[in-house]
Amino acid sequence: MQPASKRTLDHSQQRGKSGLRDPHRRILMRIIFSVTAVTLGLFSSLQFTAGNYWLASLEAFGCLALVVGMFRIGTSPYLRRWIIGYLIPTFSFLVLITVVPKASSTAFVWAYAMPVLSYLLLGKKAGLLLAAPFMFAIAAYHAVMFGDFDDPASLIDLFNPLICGLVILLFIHLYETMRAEAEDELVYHAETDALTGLPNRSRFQATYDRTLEEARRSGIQFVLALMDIDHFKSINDSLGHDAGDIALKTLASCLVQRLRSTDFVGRLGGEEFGLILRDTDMHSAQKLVDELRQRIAAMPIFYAGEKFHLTVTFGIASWPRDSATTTGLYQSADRRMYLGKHRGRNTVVSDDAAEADSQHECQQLRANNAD
Ligand SMILES: Nc1nc2c(ncn2[C@@H]2O[C@H](COP(=O)(O)OP(=O)(O)OP(=O)(O)O)[C@@H](O)[C@H]2O)c(=O)[nH]1
Repeated sequence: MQPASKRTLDHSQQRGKSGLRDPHRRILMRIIFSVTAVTLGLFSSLQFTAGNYWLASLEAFGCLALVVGMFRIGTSPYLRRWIIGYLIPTFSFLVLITVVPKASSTAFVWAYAMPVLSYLLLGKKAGLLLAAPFMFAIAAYHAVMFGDFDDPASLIDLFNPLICGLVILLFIHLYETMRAEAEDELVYHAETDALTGLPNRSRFQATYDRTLEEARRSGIQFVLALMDIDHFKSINDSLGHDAGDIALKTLASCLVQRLRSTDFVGRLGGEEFGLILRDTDMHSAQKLVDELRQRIAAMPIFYAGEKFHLTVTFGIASWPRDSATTTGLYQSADRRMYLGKHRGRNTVVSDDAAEADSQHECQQLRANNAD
C-alpha cells in the first residue's frame, strides 16, 4: 500500500518536479538577472558610443527589464514564466551569435551551457524540452555549414562537438533524475513519521500555516481537530511497547482511510494527532469527527493473538469562528481536547459555552499533567 503520508499530500505539495527548489531558483535567477543586466548595460553604452542607437536602445530595454525582474523574482508567483521569459531570448541570442556571418567560430560552445541552465531552473522534463531545440538548431547549422561528408577529417571535426553535446545532455539528464529522486527521498524522510508513515509535526505545521493563508485569501472555512489516545500508557504498560506501536499504526491507517483526500492528518508526537478538515463548517466537522471517534472505539486491534480496543478524545476548533490566527485556533482545539480528557475521555469537544464554564477545570488539569 502507498504510504499514508503520500496519500494525504495536497496537490500543491506533491513532488514530481525536479530541478532546484523554488527558493534556490529565485536566488539563482536574481544572480543571473543582475549579471546579465550589468553586461547588457555595458554593451548598451558601448553601442551608443559607436552610434548603433537602435541596438543600444534594445539592450537598454533588456537591462531595464532585468532590473525589474531582480526585484520581482523574490516573491513573484510567476517564477516559471520569468525563467522561461529569460531563457528563450537568451538561447535565441546564443543561436544568433553562432549563425551570423563572421561571428566567432567558437560561439557554438554556448550550446553546452543550455542544458545545464534549463535543467537547473526548469527541471528534467521542461529543461529537456527547452534546451534540445536550441541545441539541435546549432548542431544542424554546423552540420550544414561545415560538414563535408566526403572528407573524413572534416567529419571528425563535425562529430567532436556534436557527440560532446549529446554526452553532456545525456549526463545532465541522468544526473538530474538521480539527484531529484535522492532529494525527494530525503525530504520525504524529513517530513514523515517513521512509525505511522503520516506527515510529522513540522510538515503538519507547514500545511496548517498554508491552509490558514489560503483560507484568508478564499474566505473558505476549515476546522482543526486535535486527537489524543486515551490511557495509552496503560496499553504500553499492560501489553508492551510493540502493542502500542501496532495501535498507533492501525489508528493512522484508519484516519487516512476515513478522511477526504482534501483533508490532512499528521502525527504531532507521542499519541497525539492533528487533522485539518478543509471547506467544512463546525456542524459537519463535529459529525464527521464523532463518527471517526465511534469507528476508532469499535475498531479491533490485533497483537500477538490478542485483540484490544482503544478510545480517543478530540478537541476541535473552526476558522474563523474560534480564532483568526494559527496559534489561537490551535490553543482553542488543544484546550477543548484537555477538557474532553477531564470529562471522562472518548468524546469530541467543540462547545464554546461549556468551554467558558470550565476554563479553570482545564487549567487545573494542565497543572496536574505538568506535575
Ligand atoms: N508504543 C509507543 N508508545 C508511545 C510512543 N510515543 C509515546 N508513547 C507513549 O504514550 C504514552 C503517553 O502517556 P500519557 O501522556 O500519560 O497519556 P495517556 O496514558 O494516553 O493518558 P491520557 O492522555 O490522559 O488519556 C507514554 O507511555 C509514552 O511512552 C510510541 O511511538 N510508541
